[in-house]
Amino acid sequence: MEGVDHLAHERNRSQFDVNDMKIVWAGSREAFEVSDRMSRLVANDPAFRKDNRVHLTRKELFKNTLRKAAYAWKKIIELKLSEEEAGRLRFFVDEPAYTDLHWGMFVPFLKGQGTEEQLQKWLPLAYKMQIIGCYAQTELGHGSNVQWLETTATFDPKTDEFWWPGGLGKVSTHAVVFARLITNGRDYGVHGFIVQIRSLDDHSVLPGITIGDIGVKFGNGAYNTMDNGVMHFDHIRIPRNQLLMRFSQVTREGKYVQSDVPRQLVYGTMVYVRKTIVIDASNALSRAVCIATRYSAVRRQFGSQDGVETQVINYKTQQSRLFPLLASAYAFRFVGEWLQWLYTDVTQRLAANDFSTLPEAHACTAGLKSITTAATADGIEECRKLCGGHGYLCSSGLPELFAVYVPACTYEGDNVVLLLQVARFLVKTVSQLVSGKKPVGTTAYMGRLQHLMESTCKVQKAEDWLNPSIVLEAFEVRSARMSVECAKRLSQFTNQEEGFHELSPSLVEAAVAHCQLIIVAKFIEKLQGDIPGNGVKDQLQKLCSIYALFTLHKHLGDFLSTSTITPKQASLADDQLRSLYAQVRPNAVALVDAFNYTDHYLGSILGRYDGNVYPNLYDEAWKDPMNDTAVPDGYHEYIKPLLKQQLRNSRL
Ligand SMILES: CCCCCCCC/C=C\CCC/C=C/C(=O)SCCNC(=O)CCNC(=O)[C@H](O)C(C)(C)COP(=O)(O)OP(=O)(O)OC[C@H]1O[C@@H](n2cnc3c(N)ncnc32)[C@H](O)[C@@H]1OP(=O)(O)O
Ligand SMILES: Cc1cc2nc3c(=O)[nH]c(=O)nc-3n(C[C@H](O)[C@H](O)[C@H](O)COP(=O)(O)OP(=O)(O)OC[C@H]3O[C@@H](n4cnc5c(N)ncnc54)[C@H](O)[C@@H]3O)c2cc1C
Repeated sequence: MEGVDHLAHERNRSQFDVNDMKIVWAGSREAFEVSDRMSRLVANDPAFRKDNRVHLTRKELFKNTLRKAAYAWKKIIELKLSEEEAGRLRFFVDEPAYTDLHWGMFVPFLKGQGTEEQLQKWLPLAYKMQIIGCYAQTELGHGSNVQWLETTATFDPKTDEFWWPGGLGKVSTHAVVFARLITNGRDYGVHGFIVQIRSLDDHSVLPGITIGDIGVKFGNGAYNTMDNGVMHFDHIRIPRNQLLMRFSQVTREGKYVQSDVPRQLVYGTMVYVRKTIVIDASNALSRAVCIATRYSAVRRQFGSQDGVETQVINYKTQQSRLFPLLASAYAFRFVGEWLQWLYTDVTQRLAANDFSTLPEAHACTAGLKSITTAATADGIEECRKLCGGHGYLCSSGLPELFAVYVPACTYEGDNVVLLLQVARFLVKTVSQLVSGKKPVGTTAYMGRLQHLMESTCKVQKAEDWLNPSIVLEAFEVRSARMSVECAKRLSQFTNQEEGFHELSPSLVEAAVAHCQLIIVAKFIEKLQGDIPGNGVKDQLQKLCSIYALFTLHKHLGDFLSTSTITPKQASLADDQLRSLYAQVRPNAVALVDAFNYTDHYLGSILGRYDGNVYPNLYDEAWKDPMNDTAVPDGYHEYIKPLLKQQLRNSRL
C-alpha cells in the first residue's frame, strides 16, 4: 500500500493540468481521443494479452503474433475503424509484426511510386489485405550502399540474396523488390518492382524463389515476433508493368524513359519511414521514462527521516539522469510533429514539380532519425539502471523494450551512415555561401555566418540561460563553427572524397550539433505558439531548458573548443540545470501520466499507474514456470548425485 499512497501524493502536488498536457502530447484533442479509445480497447481485450511472451518459444511466439494480427484485423473490420484508428490499435497491440511492413512500407511505396493504373490494380488488394507485402531492399552483401545492390532486373536476370526484409520470411505474398534495371544492355540503377513471391491459394513459395527466416534475433521474445527473411531469386520473370513506373518507365520496346525528376525519389519511402521513426523514438523513450519515474517515486533507499527512507527520485543524481530523458521525450515529440509538417510540405511541393526542399527533407529525416534513435536506445538502458536490480527483470518491461528498440539505430539506415549524409549537406551549404547562395530552412542560420563567427555569449548569471534567444544562439554558434571548421579542413585536401573520409569522425560531430540545434529550435518554436492549459506552458518551458542545458552539458567539449561559451558560463548552465531539476521534481509523475499509457501498453510492474509494485512483483515471480515445482526437473540426474559426491569427498 506504500506505493499506492506515494503516487497519489505525487499527483496531488503537481502544478499543472495533466489532462491539458495529454492533449499537447497527443498533438490535438481528436488525436488524444482516438489514442485513448484504441489503447483501452486493446487493454481490455484478453486476446491482446502480452505478459506471457517471455515464456514462449520462437515458434509459439510467432504463431501468437499471427493470431493477434488476424484478430486485430477482424476488429478493424467489425468496428469499421478509420485508417488512423487502425494504426493506433496496431500501435497499442505492441508487437512487431509483418503488418508493420505491409502498412508502414509496402503500401506507402506503392502509393509513392505507382502510376494511376498500377495504384488501381494493387492498392485495393493491399488495403483489403488480399495481398500482404514487404520491402525487400537489403541484400546479404549490401544494406547501406543502396546504389551498389547486386540484384538485377533484365531480360536475362542473374541470381542474388535479399536479407532482412521484415514479413518476408513466412508471411508476405508480395514484395517490393529493389534491383538494378537493365534494358538494351544499359544499367539504369536501382528501381522498385512488385513481385509476387507466394501462392495466393496455398501460400507455397513460387517456383524459382527460395525464402526462409534469417534466424533468432537479439533479446528474448522482443523483435522475434517478426519474420525477417532471406530470399533467393533464380531467373524469375515478372511482367514489365510490375516496375513501379510513376517516375520512370520502360516501353514495350524496352526503351527507358525517365521523367524529369531527381532519381532520389525512388528513396522516398525511406524518407517517409525515417520521419515516422522520430515520432516513434518519443513513444519508446516516454514509455521507459514513465516506468523509471513512477518507480523512482515508489522506491525508497537510505536517508531515513521519521522512520521512512528517502524516495530515490529525491536523489540529485537520480534527477540528473532521469529528468533530461523526460525532457528529451517531449523534445522528440515536438521535433517529430515538425518533421511531419516538413514531410507534408515536401510532398505537396513534389506534386507541383518543386524539388527544391528535397535535400533538406532528406538531411532532416536522416539526421533526426539518427540522433533520436541513438538517444532513445541509450535512454532506455539508463532507465533500466535507474530502476536498480528490479529493472533487470523482464517484468519491469525494460529489457524487452530495449531489445525491440535498439535495431532502430540500424534499420532504415545505419545512424552513422545517415549522419554522414547530413554532414555532406552541411559542407555543401557552407561552400555555397561563398557563391552567395542564401541558405534556407534549417540551415538559414548559416546566412548570419559572420555574426555567428564573431559573437560572444551574453550569459552573466544562471537565469540568463532561461532566455531562449541566448540558448538558441549558443547552439547556432557551436554548430556553425563546427561546420565551418570541417569545411576549412576539407578544403586543404586536393581530393575531396579522401578528405571527407579522413575527417568523417569530426563531420559526424558537426552533423550531431546541427541536428541538436534543430531539436532545440523546434522546441522553442513550439513554445512560441498558443499552448492552452493551466500551468502546461510553464512546465514545457522548464523541460525545453532542461533539454538544451543538458545537451550543452553533455557536449561541453564542443561548446568550449569552439569558444561558444566560457568555462564560467558552463558552470552557470549547470547551476541553472540543478535549479530546473528541483522545479520539475514535484511535477515528474504528472508529466509522465500525461503520456496516457495504459498498464497494458507499459507492460511493467514497476511502472504500474497505482504504484503498487512490491506485491505484484512478488506474485509475478510465483507465476514463473520455474516455480511450478519446488524441486526442479533435473534434480535426480544432476543435483542429487553431485550432493552425494560432495558428501563422500568431505568424509575422506
Ligand atoms: C506510430 C508507430 C509507428 C512505428 C514506426 C516504427 C517504424 C518501424 C518500421 C518498420 C521496422 C523497420 C523496417 C526496416 C526497414 C529497412 O531497413 S528498409 C532498408 C533501409 N535501407 C536504408 O535505409 C539504406 C541506407 N542507405 C541509403 O539510404 C543511401 O544509400 C544513402 C546512404 C543515403 C546514400 O545514397 P547514394 O549512394 O545514392 O548516395 P550518394 O551518392 O551519397 O547521394 C546522392 C545524392 O542523393 C541524396 N540522397 C540520398 N538519399 C536521399 C533520399 N532518401 N532523399 C533525397 N535525397 C537523397 C544525397 O544527399 C546526395 O545528394 P547530393 O548529390 O546533392 O549530395
Ligand atoms: C530489425 C531489422 C529490420 C530490418 N528490416 C528490413 C526490411 O524490412 N527491409 C530491408 O530491406 N532491410 C531491412 N533491414 C536492413 C537494414 O536496413 C540494414 O541493416 C541497414 O540499412 C544497415 O545496413 P548494413 O546492414 O549493410 O550495415 P553496414 O553498412 O554493413 O554497416 C556496418 C558498419 O559499417 C559502418 N559503415 C557502413 N558504411 C559506412 C560509411 N560509408 N562510412 C562510415 N561507416 C560506414 C556502419 O556505421 C556500421 O558501423 C532491417 C534491419 C534490422 C536490424
